[in-house]
Amino acid sequence: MLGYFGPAGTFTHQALLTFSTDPAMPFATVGEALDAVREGVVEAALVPIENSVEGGVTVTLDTLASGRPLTIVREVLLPVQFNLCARPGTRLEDVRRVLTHPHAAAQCRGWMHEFLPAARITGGGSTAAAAEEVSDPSSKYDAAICAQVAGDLYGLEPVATGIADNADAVTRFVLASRPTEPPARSGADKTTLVAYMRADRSGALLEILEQFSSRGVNLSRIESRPTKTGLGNYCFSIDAEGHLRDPRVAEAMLGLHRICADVVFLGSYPRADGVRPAIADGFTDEEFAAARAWYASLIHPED
Ligand SMILES: O=C(O)C(=O)C[C@]1(C(=O)O)C=C[C@@H](O)C=C1
Repeated sequence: MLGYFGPAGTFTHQALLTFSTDPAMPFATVGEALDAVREGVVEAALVPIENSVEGGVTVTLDTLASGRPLTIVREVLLPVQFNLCARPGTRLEDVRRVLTHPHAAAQCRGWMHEFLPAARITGGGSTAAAAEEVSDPSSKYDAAICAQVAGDLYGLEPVATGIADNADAVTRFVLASRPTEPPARSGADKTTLVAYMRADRSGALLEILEQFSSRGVNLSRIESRPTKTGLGNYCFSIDAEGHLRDPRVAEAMLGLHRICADVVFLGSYPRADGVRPAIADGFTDEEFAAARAWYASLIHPED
């Protein structure tokens, strides 16, 4: 069974329904969903990782970067639109306290400032958990910022629709499973990894970037995250174009192992937008296999 950041009605749930309608298990936090994968409670879990307006979902980046390794096997892109939903009969001018997910609050900041400047916004578990909470007549919250489906599911009515400051926002979700063989190379793939920098090395970030640029591998995301071991200690969460079985990606990974304190491979999987890298690899299956074996012998030298 698959798990997801829930409850039912979250954007994550909608993203899950785009590829699976089998019964799935909701979790109240991203951390609980990923821990359930690590503990074998669910096979894999879908969690949000990146939003086109608000950037990285830090709890997801940090939970994937530390602890027992997980492998991303799929990504999903979902356009996100927000409504202000309340118990039936509530008018806009009655709304004083609003509950939602912090990412949703950030994406509706301008609208809230213009139309409900006096309202207090609280960031809670998820947009659907906010809708569920608001549906309780004794709740201290008057409204939730959530998806239309969450409002409908928990018996709320929209007080205002389409309240996002950017109508074209998209959130990216990843399906993380226990360590497994990456899905086969599709030709339009992405590789996610975390590189732990050597703190005492000058030009360390430049060297990390060079591993990719010198081999013509484009990066679609790079963000620094504190390693939580002390001020100034950072790692880089990176999405690179291509598959671990592409020789240029395998070589970039090998290069990273040589210069970084640690490298965590988090998976190679088909890109949801199907975009192929600008530089196509003209390598044979044998060359792919060799690149893969080379990388495998480096990260599992005993095998
Ligand atoms: O709360 C939800 O519904 C989620 O799925 C989480 C989440 C996020 O973390 O970014 C997903 C999409 C929206 O951008 C707002 C919230």
